[in-house]
Amino acid sequence: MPPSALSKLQSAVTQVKQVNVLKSTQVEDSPAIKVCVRVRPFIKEEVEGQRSGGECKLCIDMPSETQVRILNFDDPDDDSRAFEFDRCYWSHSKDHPFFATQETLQTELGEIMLEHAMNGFNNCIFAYGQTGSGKSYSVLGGKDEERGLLPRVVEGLFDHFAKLPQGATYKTLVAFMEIYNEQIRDLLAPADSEIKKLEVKQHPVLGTIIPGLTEAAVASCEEVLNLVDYGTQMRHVSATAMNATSSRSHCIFTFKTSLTEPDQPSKVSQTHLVDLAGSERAGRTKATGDRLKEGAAINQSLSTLARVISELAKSAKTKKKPNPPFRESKLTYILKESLCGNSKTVMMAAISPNFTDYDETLSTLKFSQSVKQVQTKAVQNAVNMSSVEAQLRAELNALKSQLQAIQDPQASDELSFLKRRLEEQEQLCAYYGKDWDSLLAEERSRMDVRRTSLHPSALHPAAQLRTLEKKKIKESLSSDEDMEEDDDVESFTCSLLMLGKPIDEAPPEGRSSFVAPIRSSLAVVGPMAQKLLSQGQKMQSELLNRRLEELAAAAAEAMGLLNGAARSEGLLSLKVLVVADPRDDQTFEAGLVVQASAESSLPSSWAWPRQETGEDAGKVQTQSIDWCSGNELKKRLAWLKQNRSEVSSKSPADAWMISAHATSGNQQMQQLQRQNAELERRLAEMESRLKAGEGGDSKAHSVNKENDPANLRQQRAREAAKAISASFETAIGALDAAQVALQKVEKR
Ligand SMILES: Nc1ncnc2c1ncn2[C@@H]1O[C@H](COP(=O)(O)OP(=O)(O)OP(=O)(O)O)[C@@H](O)[C@H]1O
Repeated sequence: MPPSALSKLQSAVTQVKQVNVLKSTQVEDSPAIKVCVRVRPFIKEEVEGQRSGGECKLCIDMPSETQVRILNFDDPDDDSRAFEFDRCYWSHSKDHPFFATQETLQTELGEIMLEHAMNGFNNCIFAYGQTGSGKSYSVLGGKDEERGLLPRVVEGLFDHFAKLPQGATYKTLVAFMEIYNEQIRDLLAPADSEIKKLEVKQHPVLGTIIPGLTEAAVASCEEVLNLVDYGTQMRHVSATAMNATSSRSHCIFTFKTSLTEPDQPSKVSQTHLVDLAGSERAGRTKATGDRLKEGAAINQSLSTLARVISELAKSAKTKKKPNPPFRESKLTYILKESLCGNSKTVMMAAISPNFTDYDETLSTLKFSQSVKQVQTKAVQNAVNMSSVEAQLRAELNALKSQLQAIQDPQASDELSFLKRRLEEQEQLCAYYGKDWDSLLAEERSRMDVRRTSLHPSALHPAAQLRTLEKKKIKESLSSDEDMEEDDDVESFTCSLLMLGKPIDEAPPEGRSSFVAPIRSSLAVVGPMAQKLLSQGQKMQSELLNRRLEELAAAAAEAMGLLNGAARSEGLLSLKVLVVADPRDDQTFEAGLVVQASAESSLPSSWAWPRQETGEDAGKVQTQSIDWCSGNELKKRLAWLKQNRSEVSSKSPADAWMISAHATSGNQQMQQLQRQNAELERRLAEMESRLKAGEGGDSKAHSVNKENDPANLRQQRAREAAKAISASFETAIGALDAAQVALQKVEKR
């Protein structure tokens, strides 16, 4: 940017800053980052040997609530090392005097964070440690008593709001993002929305911002927890899509609150809860020197965090102005304020108790020690909210006049820079200009979009695999229209539906599962699904129950059509049910399938389980004749509605199977069948014309064979017939290939 424009821009920014009403009414005395350590119990994987070869040797000791020691069994000369921290939490065994539960953390850390937030102080807690050391357990936790800090703090927040005096108002915005390989991903964006490239920016009025990141307006604890659920699932989505695992991405949950009590300026605050990627990747230990490079490549953020901390710690000792490389990674840029600016910050170092993790634990403790020296400058944020909007508008106007002032046609870089800023600024103004109720309403409708936008194929690798397989088959059939992708949606939908509702049909005798040999309806629901249920996937089960209701209505309509009064033969019943295999604890696939049963025997290649009528053949029996997916049911219903006359004389079961054949299979095959019929018709026509030609022109034929027009016509007709016959053969070949491919699909 040319210096003239730069200086104009700077002066505009300064003007804006001059009207900045952010006041520091209370400044804390350079509080250092508070560092806590938590040691987890031995976990199943350690006890069973997957994680540590079965070796469980406790190498951590906690002589006091502020001291932790690590023991080196390999080197008797290496004295045990002791570290002093602000607080040490022993969660390894319940019989220890300093045993700490999730509740302990909430009382000692969560409630203090809440108090800070309510008083207008920014907060941050970040969990640091190697993979599997207990970071997510502390931040997110599990169910009920195992709930981590995040849900507990959110609950506390809304409890606090409920107790506010009359006339007080509050507003809360939440954001949830993850960073993997230096890409920021918005975990609250609807799953099918366009993926935006998110960048961290410094704004003269608002400080650190990420334009485009969803900041959801929320009014209740439940709304926040739904968003956390959604974001957590999106994290799995991105983990699959990006080939990452949660231990290699950082997850940042942020809530901003604004609390206004009568006749007082609003107290605004921002709280970050951060679950960092597994620190072993940063490879800062001597023992893992080679991993240093890998760590930097895989997780630039974490290695930059280490350098930032080291620089800040050094400057705390030397009292020299630090120059930490905040901008070198997204994580440190986002957390800049939390690491050395306006924030009360806590680091939670999670450590493994096991000697096999000695190196990583020692490294975590050393790093935590250096963090203890870092100081922040927490300031109480008392703000006049309407003036924030005014400042934003002033900034917008300043930018507009900057833009108008650029006359130089060569200054295209400068122009595009200012235009981009202007655009962002306009968005910010529009956002901050909105009233709270419309923000809340917008957010609620976005929540509905989120509910329906979770694409299951992205949620589970097994489902993804199926999609890939389908894609391959699709390619082999070279058809664009065939095999709708939403089959996956359905099978996923069903699996979770299963969570909310018991299977309403017992498996056939001698089997512990149903297996429906129809495409895309094979369904398995294992303990993994049960586990999801226990974790309370409320949002999905609502969605899934809706899907069940929708399909049950379609089944009722189809039955009404098929079992109409005019029919005399056995009635057909359609039942929507979940097919499950409770034995399988690995696979997590499921299907909501429609079972068709008829009152008379009907041999069908589609029928399963095939039940022979045997001795009772004379009696009216209900027999399962067909299974199909919910999507197939809908297609068949639509077909039946349009083709009533075609099936009016058939039995309900026959009519059902006709609709099945009419709508099933791939469209390419149907197209080929249509082409074949057309070719057959044309071939027959040609043959009859040929015959007619041969008879009628026989006289002329003998007179002048070569030039006779009738002879020429015949000749051309023969050639055409040959060509048609050849293409007919090709079509038959293609039809065969398509049938083979279809059979493969059906087998799957
Ligand atoms: N304090 C604790 N009490 C009981 N179980 C714990 C505790 N801390 C961790 N665990 C268990 O240890 C296992 C690993 O914990 P967690 O997933 O939180 O590790 P992590 O550090 O977040 O791992 P990653 O970096 O891979 O995400 C989990 O099964 C968790 O339930």
